[in-house]
Amino acid sequence: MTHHRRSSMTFEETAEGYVTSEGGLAVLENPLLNKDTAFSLEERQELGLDGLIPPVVETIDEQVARAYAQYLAQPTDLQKNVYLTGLQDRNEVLFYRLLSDHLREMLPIVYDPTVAQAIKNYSQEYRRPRGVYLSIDDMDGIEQAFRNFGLEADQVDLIVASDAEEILGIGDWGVGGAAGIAVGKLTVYTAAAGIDPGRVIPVALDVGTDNEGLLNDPFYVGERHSRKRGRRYDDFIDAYVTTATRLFPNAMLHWEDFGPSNARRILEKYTGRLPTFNDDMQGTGAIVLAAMLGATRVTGTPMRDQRVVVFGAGTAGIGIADQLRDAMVRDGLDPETAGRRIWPVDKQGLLVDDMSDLRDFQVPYARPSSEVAGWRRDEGGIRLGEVVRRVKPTMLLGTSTAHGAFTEEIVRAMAANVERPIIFPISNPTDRIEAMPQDLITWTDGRALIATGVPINPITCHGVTHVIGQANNALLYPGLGLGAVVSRARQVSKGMLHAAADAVGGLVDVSTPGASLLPQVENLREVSATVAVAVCRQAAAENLARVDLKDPVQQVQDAMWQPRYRPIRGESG
Ligand SMILES: NC(=O)C1=CN([C@@H]2O[C@H](COP(=O)(O)OP(=O)(O)OC[C@H]3O[C@@H](n4cnc5c(N)ncnc54)[C@H](O)[C@@H]3O)[C@@H](O)[C@H]2O)C=CC1
Ligand SMILES: CC(=O)C(=O)O
Ligand SMILES: [Mg+2]
Repeated sequence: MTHHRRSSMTFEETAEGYVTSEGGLAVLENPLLNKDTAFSLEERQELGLDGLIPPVVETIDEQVARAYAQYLAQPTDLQKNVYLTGLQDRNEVLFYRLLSDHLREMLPIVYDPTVAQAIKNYSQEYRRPRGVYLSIDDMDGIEQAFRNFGLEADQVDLIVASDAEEILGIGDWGVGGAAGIAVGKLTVYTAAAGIDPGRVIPVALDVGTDNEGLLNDPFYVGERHSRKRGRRYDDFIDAYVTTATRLFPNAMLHWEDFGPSNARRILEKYTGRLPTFNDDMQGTGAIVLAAMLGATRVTGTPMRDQRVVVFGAGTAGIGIADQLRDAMVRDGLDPETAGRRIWPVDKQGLLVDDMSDLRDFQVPYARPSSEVAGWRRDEGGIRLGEVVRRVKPTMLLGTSTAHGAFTEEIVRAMAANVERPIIFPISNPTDRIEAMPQDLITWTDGRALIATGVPINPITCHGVTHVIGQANNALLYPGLGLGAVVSRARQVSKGMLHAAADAVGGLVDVSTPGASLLPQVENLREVSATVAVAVCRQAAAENLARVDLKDPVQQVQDAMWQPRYRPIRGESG
């Protein structure tokens, strides 16, 4: 029996449904219990709801039909997002049923790319809080904040935290970014992998913001000071981790959208000590690797022979480089040689080992200055066009936020040297993408193998319909998280990430011309369950699982929360 205390009311979960000690408006106001017009007459009587709901008793299908009509009546994507957030706050089962019935249509509204607009407008559209808000100005309040949320030690599977320094590709969005992305990522966890929405906590780590627009916005709801760094920042992160793991010993900690100076540092500090992962580095790395594996099956060129240019050598770019390098090592190269098949390009141009401004995580991939002595330099650096002409890459990856950086000239130069150029402009949201797939198809005469971070409609060229796979970590992290939760993994290991990438890759059939390199979003539940089973098996193989995994397929299936109403009884009933 699981015991939930949320929204200052108590309810317990039994095999038959929920039992609650409270009634009346408190039941209607709890989004995990509320069924609104779907409460049966018996439930209404028992829970003290008579007269509080219109007389009709509706099925969830009838409720979904109304909610969908209301959704369609919203004039803009942002208003659709606001509408769905309101529904999520009123009735979570109905929200997730609507979302799962219209996943392809609504995922871009609750998640990437519209979540970026919602985050920019967080303080304007603010209606009610969700999750736990921790402030660097109140470190002593961390424990109380978690306690106030009302969940007990064994009731939390997963915590998503962000400090919002690098939200998607839109930069620093303060408390709205942190809360908005943590909630958005958790929504995908539930929709995609059936993570129980009553057993998670979104955490906004408010360390201030350097966004002048927010600091000077009278509506801004966060701490109104610059972003704090250094010792105080590290102490705050440590206080969060220490408190969260002490209060919720089973919870996995997911890190989202931290800045490049913190993301890897934080991950390296806590990896190995607790179940934790950074989605931008590891989730993204694994989904790109999965798409890459699909592409290598089309081209017939093995991983170890790829030449990869990574444009945007930040958190995601180097996170992906790590996974591609590891995959080349698994394919027979030694680590040194594998690393040498990756060329990182950032604002300074190609990263070269004699540069004084390299970030520590870029250093292993910086090219020897001797290699590039004769290469053309512009504005002091070796630009992407020159790198493409010299390297003749098989793969070009975009994680730069630089919209339009993959120009016609650069793409044509790449396509002149390789039969099927693999081009993944995965920066989000859409106005940050390095090139639009339609252009890539045109410039390469339909030869490019493409995956993007945002959803893109299929493109037809010379009679072939190209289905563009969405290389967004949303296709991977929900299953990874579910696998870690089901296995109660002590850590999220490299092996588990590889298993996740292989599992996604294994779901794709690239034999038809134009086939997607990744599974379709409609199949997210199947994808996530498959990933979760693979992750469970790998956790068991590495002795990282804390539960006995006799039948991971069934254990994963049993763990997946479904959006359907459960009977609710009063405690005395
Ligand atoms: N599809 C997916 O699943 C994911 C996509 N991303 C996207 O990747 C992009 C980068 O995200 P993060 O790595 O977290 O940010 P980041 O800030 O850590 O990295 C961005 C890097 O690009 C560089 N850069 C910026 N402008 C550039 C330019 N004009 N030319 C060359 N380099 C430039 C920056 O100096 C930085 O090193 C974002 O748009 C984000 O949405 C990130 C994670 C997952
Ligand atoms: C998808 C994601 O995590 C990002 O763009 O940051
Ligand atoms: Mg992210």
